[in-house]
Amino acid sequence: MTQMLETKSLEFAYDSGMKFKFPDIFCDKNSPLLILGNSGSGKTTFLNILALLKTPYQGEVLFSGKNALLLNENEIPTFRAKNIGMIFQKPYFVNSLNVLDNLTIANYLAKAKIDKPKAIKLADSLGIGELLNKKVTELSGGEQQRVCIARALMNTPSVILADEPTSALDDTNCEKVISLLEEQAKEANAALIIVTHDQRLKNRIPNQILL
Ligand SMILES: Nc1ncnc2c1ncn2[C@@H]1O[C@H](COP(=O)(O)OP(=O)(O)OP(=O)(O)O)[C@@H](O)[C@H]1O
Repeated sequence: MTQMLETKSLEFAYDSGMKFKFPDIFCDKNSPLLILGNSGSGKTTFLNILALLKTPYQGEVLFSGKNALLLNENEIPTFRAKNIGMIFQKPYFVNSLNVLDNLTIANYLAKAKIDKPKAIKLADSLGIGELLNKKVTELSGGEQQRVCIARALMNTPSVILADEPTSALDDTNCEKVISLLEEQAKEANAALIIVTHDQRLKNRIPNQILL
């Protein structure tokens, strides 16, 4: 069976000379994958390579069997916007826009039709439906995080990548966020990869890889 996301022999180096050799991963839509590792072990670097935000000097990143590293530079932003939902460690938004526009901007970046009904549906399912007309700067940290999750799902990505989505949360909210991510990935039929050093997620997601 072709895995939704698979990597082969990835090696990356920062300009400083720091080098990383990453283990091969396999992830399909029915089995979320947890990437664990100590601080500084390269988890965010690895996630950025999977999101095609950093380019390794060796190896392959295969989406449904096709090596995305062979795409040309102009194709990558649209490919990323269409296929990858990224939830960053620190949310980034267009602060001058309201929540609804911060969601539909994902359609714009994927060169897709602006889908307001989908934004409303996702916001409702994440409990932020009442906040769509608010500025993102007026939201709490937890609300902003849910906007990030909704935005990551706007183009029904085949892969969802989440960087430390629970590390800053108490147990109750940790459970809420991880349940949301699992549910939403299932609903969108997407593979889910979570990078973390949060021990609480270990019991929850058996499919794990250690960097
Ligand atoms: N732009 C950069 N240039 C040079 N070195 C970098 C750069 N970004 C990260 N590094 C270094 O690469 C190593 C891995 O960083 P990375 O952020 O991937 O680790 P991490 O496992 O996600 O860490 P944490 O759990 O603390 O977030 C660190 O030693 C970091 O200092």
